[in-house]
Amino acid sequence: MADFSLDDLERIVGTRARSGAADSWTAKLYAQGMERAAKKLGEEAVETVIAAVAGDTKGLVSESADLLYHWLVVLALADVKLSDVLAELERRTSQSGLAEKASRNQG
Ligand SMILES: N=c1c2ncn([C@@H]3O[C@H](COP(=O)(O)OP(=O)(O)OP(=O)(O)O)[C@@H](O)[C@H]3O)c2ncn1[C@@H]1O[C@H](COP(=O)(O)O)[C@@H](O)[C@H]1O
Repeated sequence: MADFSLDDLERIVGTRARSGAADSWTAKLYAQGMERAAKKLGEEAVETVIAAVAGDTKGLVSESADLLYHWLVVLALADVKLSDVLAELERRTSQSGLAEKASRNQG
């Protein structure tokens, strides 16, 4: 289980999304398109926020999993790779968040 990564889930989502399998939530959501998938992502984000603010640790873990899964479905629909997002995050490691914010505000 410790070996399971978002890369693995991205692969599963990609395969199931294009499978057309009748028993697949991923295939169903993917077929419904970006508007529906993005709406689900927004709902999961709100549910994650609610769990966090309530101090519901178990709920936060579960809603975070829902959030990341639906985020990967949205990325797949947009044809954006997880590696693209990680590359952007890696690029940002050269600077602290506050320094980046300050440089934006100067412009
Ligand atoms: N990680 C997930 C995952 N997380 C959440 N969900 C599904 O997301 C759906 C929506 O979650 P909700 O809590 O909003 O459920 P809901 O209220 O019934 O949904 P709505 O009525 O609002 O549409 C549920 O059907 C969940 O089962 C997931 N479905 C799939 N995966 C992964 O994708 C793989 C392939 O799944 P299938 O495509 O379904 O075979 C699975 O083996 C998992 O690894």
